[in-house]
Amino acid sequence: MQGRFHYYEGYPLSICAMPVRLMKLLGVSYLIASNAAGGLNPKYKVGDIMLQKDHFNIMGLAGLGPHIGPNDSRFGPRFFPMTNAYDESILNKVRQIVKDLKMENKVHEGVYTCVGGPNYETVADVRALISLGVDSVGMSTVHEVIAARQCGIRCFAFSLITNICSTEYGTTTEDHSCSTEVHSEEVLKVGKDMEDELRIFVEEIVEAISQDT
Ligand SMILES: O=P(O)(O)O[C@H]1O[C@H](CO)[C@@H](O)[C@H]1O
Ligand SMILES: Nc1nc2[nH]cnc2c(=O)[nH]1
Repeated sequence: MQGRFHYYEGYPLSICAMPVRLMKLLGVSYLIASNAAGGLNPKYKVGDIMLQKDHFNIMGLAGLGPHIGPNDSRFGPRFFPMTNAYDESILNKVRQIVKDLKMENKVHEGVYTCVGGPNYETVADVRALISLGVDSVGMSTVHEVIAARQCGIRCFAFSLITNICSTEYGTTTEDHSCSTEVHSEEVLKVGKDMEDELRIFVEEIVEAISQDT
């Protein structure tokens, strides 16, 4: 997909996840999802990659999801597990690719969460997410992976850490912005700067997965 639907654009999560269900109807069996995300784990640096070992579904705990409402059994059962949301055998292949591409110094494994957005987090939000065991925060992916798992698609996802979320209140600068603020220009620039490296990374993953099929 080129881009995706986001909840903050006003779409319900069922529409945000609709492309995944379309993929299912087209016969897709693997989902590789990527996202731009803020780094919460103090070890992370801008430009690092976080392989998603898991996600923390804050919106789901608040009663929002792509599967709320009547269940369409073409897309899986009403109730389904999420303990193996991120496929361990794909992760193992990716771990090997990370070694082969000598990317170990910039690749981590962690927990992602999706918030509603579109504002970025307050310092209090960031501190709370860290205390909940979350390593990266964005505004997508979780509902896509939920829809994929419901219909049996195997998932791999990673975050590009485009900015570091601040745990400290900054000082206000002369133009009335704040020294620790994140801006979308920064997020987009890091994404652009990493485009070639990430394309090679994803191509390797597709190649490794396709050997299985
Ligand atoms: O998750 P993706 O779509 O990669 O983008 C992330 O970056 C944007 C905010 O900068 C939000 O859309 C957030 O979800
Ligand atoms: N919620 C959220 N989404 C992001 N997308 C890119 N960076 C961020 C961030 O810091 N927070």
